[in-house]
Amino acid sequence: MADYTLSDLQHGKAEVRLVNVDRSTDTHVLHDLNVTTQLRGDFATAYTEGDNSHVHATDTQKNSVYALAREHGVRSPEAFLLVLAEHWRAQPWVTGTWFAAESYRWERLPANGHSFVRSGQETRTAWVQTYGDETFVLAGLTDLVVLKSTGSEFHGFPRDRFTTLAETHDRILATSVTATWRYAGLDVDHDAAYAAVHAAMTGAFATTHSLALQQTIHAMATAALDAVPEIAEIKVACPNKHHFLVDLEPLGLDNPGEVFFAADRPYGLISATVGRGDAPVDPRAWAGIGA
Ligand SMILES: O=c1[nH]c(=O)c2[nH]c(=O)[nH]c2[nH]1
Repeated sequence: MADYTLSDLQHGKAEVRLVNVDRSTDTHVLHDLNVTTQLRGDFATAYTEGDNSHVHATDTQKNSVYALAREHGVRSPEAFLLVLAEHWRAQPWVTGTWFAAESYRWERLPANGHSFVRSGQETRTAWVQTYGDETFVLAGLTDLVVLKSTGSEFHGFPRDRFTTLAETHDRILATSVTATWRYAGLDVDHDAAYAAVHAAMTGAFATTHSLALQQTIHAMATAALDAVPEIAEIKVACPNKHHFLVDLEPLGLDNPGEVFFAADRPYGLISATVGRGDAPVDPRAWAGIGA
């Protein structure tokens, strides 16, 4: 038989939907999560021979999500993934783990402590990975849709024979922010840090007079690093959701920045990672995270 190499094996349950209600007081606390588990380890013979004697069934992994939620509760997405990691890293043949969670926002309805409305705002994200004894915690947000109706310019870019874009000194800037950041350590108040990043990034978006979406991305990333010292580095990716001023001249009307066409595609796609000084970025922390 030809000499093939087998690598990057992992298996787990994707998108386990877990809704956890903390009923310890009349003001219930809701966590609505979408959890994915992945185990790495000594599982090669399942692939090469169909020998399942080391395979922790993905169904078992799914059950662990529900059982560990019952036993430990869900304090935050990150804290819950750390509970899963502590369990699975101790199981036989497991050398590494990868857990991800999306967390959907519910806002309280004022009438009582047990009624909520699903908020249309962003989705919170979290990842915990282990490599033996090492643990990496990443957190983030996605689908944070923001727009400013002025305070954005774009000019000074090179012009060649393919360039038709007009320079602008006043445009709509709109995007859907995806940000993912790595915590340097494990001792973090993840909820407080998330709230601080959210406030810092939306504040920077609003207050930065933007000469390019690139500049706004840098301002949002550095604001997050300023706000939360526990963050080692942050990746930000933003589509440029173009809003084109409609030419109303053929209709005999002017258009002083009031009527726009919101295009859905194509869109610019702009991203960057901002870290602290010369602190190295360990690529293992970011393995399998498409941010
Ligand atoms: O903020 C922007 N950055 C770009 O790189 C770019 N390219 C483009 O066509 N429009 C914009 N806007």
